[in-house]
Amino acid sequence: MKILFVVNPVSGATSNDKAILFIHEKARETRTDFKFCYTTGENDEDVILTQLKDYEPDRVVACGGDGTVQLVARVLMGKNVPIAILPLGSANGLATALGLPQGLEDAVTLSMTGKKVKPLDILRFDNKHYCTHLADIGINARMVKRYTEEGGSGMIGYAKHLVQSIKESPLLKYTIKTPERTYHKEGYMMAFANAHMYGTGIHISQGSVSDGKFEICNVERVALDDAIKAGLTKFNVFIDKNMFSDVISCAKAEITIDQKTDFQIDGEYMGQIDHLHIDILPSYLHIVTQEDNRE
Ligand SMILES: Nc1ncnc2c1ncn2[C@@H]1O[C@H](COP(=O)(O)OP(=O)(O)OP(=O)(O)O)[C@@H](O)[C@H]1O
Repeated sequence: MKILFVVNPVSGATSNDKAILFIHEKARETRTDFKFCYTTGENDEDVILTQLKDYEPDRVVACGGDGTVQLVARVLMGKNVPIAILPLGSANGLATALGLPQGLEDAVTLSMTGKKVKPLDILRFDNKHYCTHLADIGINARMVKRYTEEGGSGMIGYAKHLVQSIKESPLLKYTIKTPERTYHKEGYMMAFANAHMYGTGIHISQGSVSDGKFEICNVERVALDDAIKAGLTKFNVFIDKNMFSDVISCAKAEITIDQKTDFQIDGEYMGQIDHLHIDILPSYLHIVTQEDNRE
């Protein structure tokens, strides 16, 4: 077995040294051939692609947050090499939704030796942007923008960005066209979900990452006080279970918004948009999960 580890050295709040140590130990124990490829934030896709061709790994482990998972997923799409996740990010949305182990040692072991591989759908925006976990427009995307531009940490940083994002996010009017019907809705944010929950554990829908569908979830109202009280992780504005009660499940949709609004994919800020074409690429990738995965 040959494993390529794609490591984002700046992901998460703490150092990745312990994870690297576990990988060395596990590789020695299981006599696994492995190689590290560190991301730089620039040109990473090409570098990984070259590694794939030269090293020919049997699997690639994305070591980082959702941004790193998405990067590796983009490179592996349509290829016969499975992806595994070693969640080292600050949110780890897809890993959480898949119920991957939280403990570092267990997570390293599964990523290297896990045998069960399940299909993973990929969400595609405007035929060019890909998403493994979740994208959204409105309040949360505004938060991602603020964090990207201004940084911040802890409860004070979180509360500041949250309050500002809510203040700065106007009521949006959207038209959602699916092959089945057209909807007219209003809200402060809308999520496009491949998985069934946010990385914070907030449940969105009954959807699964391998059902060939995605969910469009409209948030009509935001309870600011509750959001601040509940906010322990930086992107957790979603505390009210009923916030995600307005859900459309589909395989394709066209969204038109009455004004330009912030847009983020898998925690990466994408700029402002007022129109989106979304479709799903069913089972486009294979992902390593636990034997008893029931996501
Ligand atoms: N060496 C590097 N230096 C600076 N930025 C990097 C480097 N490698 C990757 N990046 C950037 O890191 C981002 C992806 O981060 P990732 O999602 O893996 O971690 P995170 O933000 O801590 O976790 P999460 O998305 O779960 O909150 C991308 O924007 C990418 O360009």
